Amino acid sequence: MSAIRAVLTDIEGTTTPIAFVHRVLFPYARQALPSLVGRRADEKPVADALAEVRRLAPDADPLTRLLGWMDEDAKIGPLKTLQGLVWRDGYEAGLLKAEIYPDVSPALRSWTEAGLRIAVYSSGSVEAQHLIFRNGPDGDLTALFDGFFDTGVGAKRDTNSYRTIAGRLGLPPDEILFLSDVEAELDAAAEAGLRCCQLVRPEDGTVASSRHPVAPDFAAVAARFGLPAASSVTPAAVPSAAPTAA
Ligand SMILES: CSCCC(=O)C(=O)COP(=O)(O)O
Ligand SMILES: [Mg+2]
Repeated sequence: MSAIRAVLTDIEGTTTPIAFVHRVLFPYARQALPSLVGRRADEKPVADALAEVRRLAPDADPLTRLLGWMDEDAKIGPLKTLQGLVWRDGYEAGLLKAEIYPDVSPALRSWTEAGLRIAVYSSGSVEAQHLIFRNGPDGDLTALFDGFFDTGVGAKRDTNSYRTIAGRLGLPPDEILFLSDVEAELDAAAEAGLRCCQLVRPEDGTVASSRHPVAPDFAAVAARFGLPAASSVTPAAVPSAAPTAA
């Protein structure tokens, strides 16, 4: 079996609690979207997204349709683009702080130090992905990542999306380990030839798959797939000043 050379990770339910997305990010977007659509409809990214909403739902009021998709947790491109824009304002204003499980950054650091490549594949827009990993409890982690993929490459339950990502990373699919909490996404990735592991985080109430290896956190992923274990001394814990002579 080929060695794993890259880890491709989902966000919600994998690196980040589902509750943070549903109880913090989505409500924030719900209250901020009307103002964004009202005040910034002429800005190109907003105008393009609204045009796409009108194309997808020609008979609906765009804002009403967007709020409806949000209630359904629909993974629709223009909704994800607009959510990313309002979240950026929220992070910049200090109103949002991202949540990332504490086992994630130590594992990512060890893996990149060992030469593994790390990439993200989430239904959240690339902008929203950057924001999460830039504004989490362990500081800016974006430099650890080699690629950020959203549904611009295709839907997460579509096998071709994973073939496209493997091509973009320039790696054979079986050298990429995909991490997600959603069994249907893992099925699609496995069909494309990626190695797969389901994150079954107790806090998220994920139901374990019978078709894929499962792990409760990134340390267990490392143990299960022979990846480097996280160092017990994280950069944040290293003293910044040299000890003074007695
Ligand atoms: C990464 S942005 C916030 C989460 C989000 O909008 C979303 O749709 C999460 O989807 P995922 O594919 O990461 O489960
Ligand atoms: Mg997920």
